[in-house]
Amino acid sequence: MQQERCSSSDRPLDPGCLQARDAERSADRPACAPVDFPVAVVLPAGGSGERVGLPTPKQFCTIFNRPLISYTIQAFERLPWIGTVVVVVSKENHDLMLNIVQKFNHTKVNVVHGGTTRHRSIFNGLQAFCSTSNSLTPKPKVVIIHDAVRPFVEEDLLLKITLAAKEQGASGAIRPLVSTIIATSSEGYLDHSLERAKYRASEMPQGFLYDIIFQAYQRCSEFDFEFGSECLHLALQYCGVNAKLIEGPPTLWKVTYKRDLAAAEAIIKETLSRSACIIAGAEAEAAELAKTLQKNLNMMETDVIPCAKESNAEYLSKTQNFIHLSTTGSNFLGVLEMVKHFEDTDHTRLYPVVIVWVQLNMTKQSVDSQKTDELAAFRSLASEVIQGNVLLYGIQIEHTKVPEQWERSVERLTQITVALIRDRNAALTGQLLHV
Ligand SMILES: Nc1ccn([C@@H]2O[C@H](COP(=O)(O)OP(=O)(O)OP(=O)(O)O)[C@@H](O)[C@H]2O)c(=O)n1
Ligand SMILES: O=C(CO)[C@H](O)[C@H](O)COP(=O)(O)O
Repeated sequence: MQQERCSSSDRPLDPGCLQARDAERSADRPACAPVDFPVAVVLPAGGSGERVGLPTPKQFCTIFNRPLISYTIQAFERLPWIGTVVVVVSKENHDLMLNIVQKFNHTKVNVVHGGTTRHRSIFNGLQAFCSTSNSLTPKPKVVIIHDAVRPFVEEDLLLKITLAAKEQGASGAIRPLVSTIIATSSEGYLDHSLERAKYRASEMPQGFLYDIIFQAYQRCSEFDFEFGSECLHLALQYCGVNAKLIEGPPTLWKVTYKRDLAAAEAIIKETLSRSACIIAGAEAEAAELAKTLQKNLNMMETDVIPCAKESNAEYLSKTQNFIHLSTTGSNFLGVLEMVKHFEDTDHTRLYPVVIVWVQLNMTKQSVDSQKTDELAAFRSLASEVIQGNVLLYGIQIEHTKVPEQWERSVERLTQITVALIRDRNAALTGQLLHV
């Protein structure tokens, strides 16, 4: 079947196009001018998430024990050219936000209080830069405004938005419309419909010369503050600035309904399972198995290394997934060594690490009591390391010299390993599976 090409027409893109498009982008990324002026960010996070319908506001809902807002902050904080990130939260969530900042070691964040509407919260965020007494929030040249509940924003787009804002005064991300926009009469009948190809959905991030957007908010009406939903409109209406519009990827969407939280989790899982490191151990049979596994795991980027020693730190830091091979009789020393390395390097602070411990059984079945002891020790280790954000799973595979049987076993081992890495299911840690 021929693969559909991604296009930038008015039609919505298939989410499947995303990876191909991203790869294209980074391959021929435009040589952007460096950002040599101060850039800051305002993340409005003062809403209550009524449409999600959960007791916790959506920005504080967790994915892998980490609140959504922390993912969004990280998307900005990792960029060296971005200075302060002002996070706007309601008064009652102030302490919760400070705890998140501390727990996930966010170093660029300044927390301020929000207002009763999104526009009021954003204006409060912008005012944080007016305080001459706060050296943490110097006035930027360009300010990026981005909803706290849009966690997937890439550097490419942020650069384009920032540079266009500096040039033009305002810029914003857009997407093709999924549905046609229609106007209804007061009696609930169709009045007229808009020509879909002419319109776009306005998304975030948006960028502004700080002075422009600040002035627009100073001039705008109570009606705008109460009912407005578009910062670009304020820049146009109150400062006469026509924003430059830039098409963004489908992952820019805003978490609005409960199902969006599940979609966000799926994207994070997919991203986390793109690579793995296989630790082969010293035995020849394990090294052979490592090679076959690497071949089978062709949808992932994999490295094979002999052991998890410090000299292999570069490989260990590249991924969140590890397949640790060992042969009968060996204990979990290698696994412990890795966990220690992760603790020392803070590797598990933002995302959980998966370790699939694969024990290659070379001998005849061990006696039942031995197996029970081993399982108990493995479970206890798994429940210990999960505290440090390490998900430990075990698979035992019986070695056989019968080629077809061995092939089938390794195929099964691959499938289970991929499923464990993709699902990152905390409830399955400490299980010792058999193939
Ligand atoms: N008074 C408000 C209202 C909204 N926001 C923020 O604006 C962003 C986008 O708004 P929206 O999706 O509407 O969030 P909520 O208002 O929380 O959701 P809902 O409308 O479903 O209640 C969110 O990050 C939200 O926290 C804010 O900072 N202050
Ligand atoms: O896309 C946006 C602005 O262009 C905003 O995210 C959107 O308008 C927020 O609106 P609401 O709070 O009603 O969901």
